Amino acid sequence: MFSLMANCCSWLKRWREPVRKVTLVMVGLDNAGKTATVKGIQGESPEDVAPTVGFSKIDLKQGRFEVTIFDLGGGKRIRGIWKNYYAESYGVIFVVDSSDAERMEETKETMSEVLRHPRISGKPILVLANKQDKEGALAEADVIECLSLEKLVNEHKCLCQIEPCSAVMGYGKKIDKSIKKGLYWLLHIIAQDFDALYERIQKDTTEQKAYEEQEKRERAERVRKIREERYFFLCDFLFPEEKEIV
Ligand SMILES: Nc1nc2c(ncn2[C@@H]2O[C@H](COP(=O)(O)OP(=O)(O)OP(=O)(O)O)[C@@H](O)[C@H]2O)c(=O)[nH]1
Ligand SMILES: [Mg+2]
Repeated sequence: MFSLMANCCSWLKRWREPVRKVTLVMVGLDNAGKTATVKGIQGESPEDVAPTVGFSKIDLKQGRFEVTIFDLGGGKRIRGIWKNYYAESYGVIFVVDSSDAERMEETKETMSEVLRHPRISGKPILVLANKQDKEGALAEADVIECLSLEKLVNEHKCLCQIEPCSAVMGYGKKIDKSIKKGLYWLLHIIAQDFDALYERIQKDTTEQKAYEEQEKRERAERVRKIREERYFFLCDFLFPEEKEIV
């Protein structure tokens, strides 16, 4: 009887919680398994994924959360676009290829760059130590050590959880439980600090939009000037005598 009442109370509590829209950014080196992971979360087979050129946007419902995940391409030349998604993100999912010990230093530098960004510092981060199914994959403790994870997250005041997992182990309901657990942790940490994060995101996105608008105006002005110069150059060339009269 008591447990029935407790269940009713917790259901009522959850029912009264507002639906929250949360945007997350998913980053990590190329080949880490980001796209395979989001496909699994979406209920699609993670097999046959191709490298992401640019980004893909995934919308899903997770309990009382409407989640948008930006799965960003991890190739060295694409990483420059990551910062464009930081302002609107409530948290980070950083995917690591645990089987690639040779790229741990690059992973560490990349993660450090992400966490030190002023639009990310202080936001929660879920680290997925992926590809645990592969022989020789680094265990959770080794990944923590290789990335100096504790130092890194403390330095940038980011709450962090690491989950060793495999994105190809299953998908949909059969997805690796660690991925589910990690996502659940991230969303609940965000919910706990939702108002402060929401305010920060409003401020950062407004600033970013203003900056982008300014950039657009400056670009248009540069194009206008080039066209004008070309036009006068052409006039000088076609009607040199008119110039002399003036
Ligand atoms: N064995 C194993 N292979 C995986 C796992 N996750 C991803 N892969 C494979 O790793 C390769 C890269 O996976 P992607 O999901 O495309 O990697 P990504 O991080 O999205 O890469 P970019 O889009 O280039 O940034 C693919 O061949 C996947 O099938 C895993 O957990 N275990
Ligand atoms: Mg990808």
